[in-house]
This record gives sequence, structure tokens and C-alpha cells, in this order.
Amino acid sequence: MAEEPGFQITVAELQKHNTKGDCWVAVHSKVWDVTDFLDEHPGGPATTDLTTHHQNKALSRRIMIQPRILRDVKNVDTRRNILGCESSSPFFISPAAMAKLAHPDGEIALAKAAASEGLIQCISNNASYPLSSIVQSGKPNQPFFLQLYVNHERHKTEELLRKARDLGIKAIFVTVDAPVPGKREADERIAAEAIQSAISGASASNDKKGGGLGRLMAQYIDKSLTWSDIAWIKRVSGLPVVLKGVQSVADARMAMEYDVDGIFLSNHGGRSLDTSQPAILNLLELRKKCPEVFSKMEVYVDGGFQRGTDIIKAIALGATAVGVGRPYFLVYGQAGAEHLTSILKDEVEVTMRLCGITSLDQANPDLLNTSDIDHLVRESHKFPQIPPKPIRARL
Ligand SMILES: Cc1cc2nc3c(=O)[nH]c(=O)nc-3n(C[C@H](O)[C@H](O)[C@H](O)COP(=O)(O)O)c2cc1C
Ligand SMILES: CCCCC(=O)C(=O)O
Repeated sequence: MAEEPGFQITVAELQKHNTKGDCWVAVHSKVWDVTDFLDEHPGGPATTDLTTHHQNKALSRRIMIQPRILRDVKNVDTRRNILGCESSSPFFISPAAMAKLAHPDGEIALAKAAASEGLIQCISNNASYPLSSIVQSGKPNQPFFLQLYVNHERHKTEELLRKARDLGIKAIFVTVDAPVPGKREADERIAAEAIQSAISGASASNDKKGGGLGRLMAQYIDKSLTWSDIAWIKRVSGLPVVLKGVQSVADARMAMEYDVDGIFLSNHGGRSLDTSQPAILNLLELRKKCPEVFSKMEVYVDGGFQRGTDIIKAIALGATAVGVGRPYFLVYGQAGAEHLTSILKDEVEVTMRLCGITSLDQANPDLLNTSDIDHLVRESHKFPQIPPKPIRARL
């Protein structure tokens, strides 16, 4: 899969690649082969040196599991209640913009797969299909979440929030880690067709002069968003609000003060700020320093979760559920998404049995040995204050 540096792939070529193996991910069950390949291609790019993207997965693998034995694991229950919605598994589909780039049925294929697999799909604000088409392609009463970027033309956001409520969307996930998209260098090299989101209306046509599709599409995002806007989103939508992109204990505490319904620890799959902390480290830090947040609200995490063991580690650290991004974006259509889900479900189940647990509530930090990464948890007051410099008179 290795390509020459500077290799450019068009969307049409990507689709050709995808059809070749009908579904790379599901057939081979090696999600990382695909995501690493896609680092340099549409849909995959992370920012600058891809440090956070790679660390997301790598750090989780440094947590070791210490399983318990002889505990009758004949029957296991993998169901999870996420914001009042039943999910067959402790993971959901993270929002990914313009899924039509990967498959012509885009988000519709994912909605159908979510229906048949009992999963929850969080629909991107930049989905390629209209919100109503995606929702209506699922089953009656199928739960969906909607990811939101606040538009600087606020009335457009208000219209979308009302529409979401009328369509029966169950929660709004406000993305807060990307007032601007990160510098996605692979994205800047892509020669893509003109694309437009049917939900946000954002469009882009990469001119190959370093614009970057994400950056061009993101021009509608309101960079002036602050904590005080959360109440407005809650009021207009009448729905639970989750902050997607929380990355510090300090902000998790603010979220408690501002009465949000959940926090989503995410660094945008390494697509926002490169070298920001890996997702699992943010979860570990929060669990150690601010356990009360887990009693106050639901906590989700995404970024590099590609195996049942990755998922169960996050649940053991206190997450209610794990978001899966690229793997769902890159599987080919409904059949691919269903196949991927069956692989992940099976891995979750096997991991639970091998850990000696039969329900997700039994997963707790005692199952984990985190000592290899504990030292990475930031100390609170490591740096002494620098006394102010004396003001020197100008000579
Ligand atoms: C192609 C692509 C598009 C994405 N689009 C969005 C988006 O529109 N809104 C958003 O909040 N996050 C978006 N994300 C980030 C995902 O929601 C998620 O945080 C990330 O992919 C998780 O990491 P993983 O891909 O390693 O699972 C996107 C990610 C990818 C790969
Ligand atoms: C508005 C463009 C950014 C969409 C996004 O969040 C992503 O591509 O990661």
C-alpha cells in the first residue's frame, strides 16, 4: 500500500480502489492497514506530522489487561445505554464529513447498517446527504445524534437545530476542537472534485494551491463560539448537548459548570491540533484527577479505537461508549459497515469473556495495568511561576 511521496489520488481513483476489494477493512479485519494508507489520501488525512493520529492508537496499546478467571462467562451482555438510547454495543459511529467520497451511498449506507446492527450513528454537520434522507433511511424510531459546527450566520444553526429536533434526533454533539480545521497537508495535495455538504451547505473545490478541502469547507464555522453559547444551543434544540473535543481536566470541569449532558474526549482523530494529547491519555487523566465528572455526565472517547480490546480499556476507565471514525468512513457501503460491526462486536464479546466479565458495568480500572503510561499524566503545578521582569527605562 506504500505510495511515492507526493502521490496524488483523485476521489474517483479512491472509489476505484475501494471497489476492488469490496471492503478492505471488513475482509481483512486490519483497520490500521487502511487508515495508515489513507493518511495520505482523501478521508484519512490527519494534521501536519500525524503525531496525534498515530499516538491515539499506539498509547492505548501500551495499557495492559490483567484478566480475571473462573467467573462463568457463558452469557455476556454488551448492550449500552447512551444518552437514554439503547445500543447493542459500547461503541457508535463518529461523525465524518462527506461520506459520499468513500462510497456513493455515504451516510445513508451507514444509517442502514446502524439500523441492522442496533448501533447509533452520529451524523456529521457536513454530511453529503440531507439530514432528513439519512434519518428516514433508517428504521422507525432509530436513534441518531447530530454533530454540529455553529455557523457564523447563527440563524442557519437555529434552523438546523429545530429541524433536528423535529426529525427526532436524540442529541447534539457540538464540535469544539476545531474553530478552524488543522493543517492537513495530505488534504492540501488532493485533486478533488467539487464537493458540497447537503446539511451545512459548505462546499469546496480544491485548487491544488494548498487550500485543503477541510479548510475551504470550514469557512462557515463560527470562531467566536464560547461557553456562554451552550445554553443557547440547548434552548433552541431542546435536546441534550454533548461537547465533542474536550481535551483537558479544566474543560471537563467547566462542562460540569455549564451543565452539558456529556463530554466527548476527542482530538478529532488527530485532524485538529497535531501533538495534542492522545485520546486514551485524556481519559486516563480525567479518571485519575476528576472522577466526579463520570458521575455527573456521560463521557465518550474517540481516536484510534480499532479493536475490541481498545474499546473495553476505555470502558474500564469510565467511558460510557467509544466513537469509531475512520473505520466506518472507509468501509465500503452498508455491507462493509455491517461486516466491520460484526467484527468489532465479536472482539468486544471475546475481550469481555477473556477478562472474566459478563456486563460492561463490571469493567473497571482493576482490570488494567496503566503503569507504562501513568507518568504521562500531567502534574498539576509542575512549573513554578516566573516573577515579573522589572520594567527597564528606555535609554
Ligand atoms: C474523513 C473524516 C471526516 C471527519 N469529519 C468530521 C466532522 O464533520 N465533524 C466532526 O466533529 N468530526 C469529524 N471527524 C472526526 C471524527 O468524528 C472522529 O473524531 C475521529 O475520526 C476519531 O478518530 P478515528 O478516525 O481514529 O476513529 C472526521 C474524521 C474523518 C476521518
Ligand atoms: C468543515 C470541514 C471540517 C470537517 C471535519 O470536521 C473534518 O473533516 O474533520
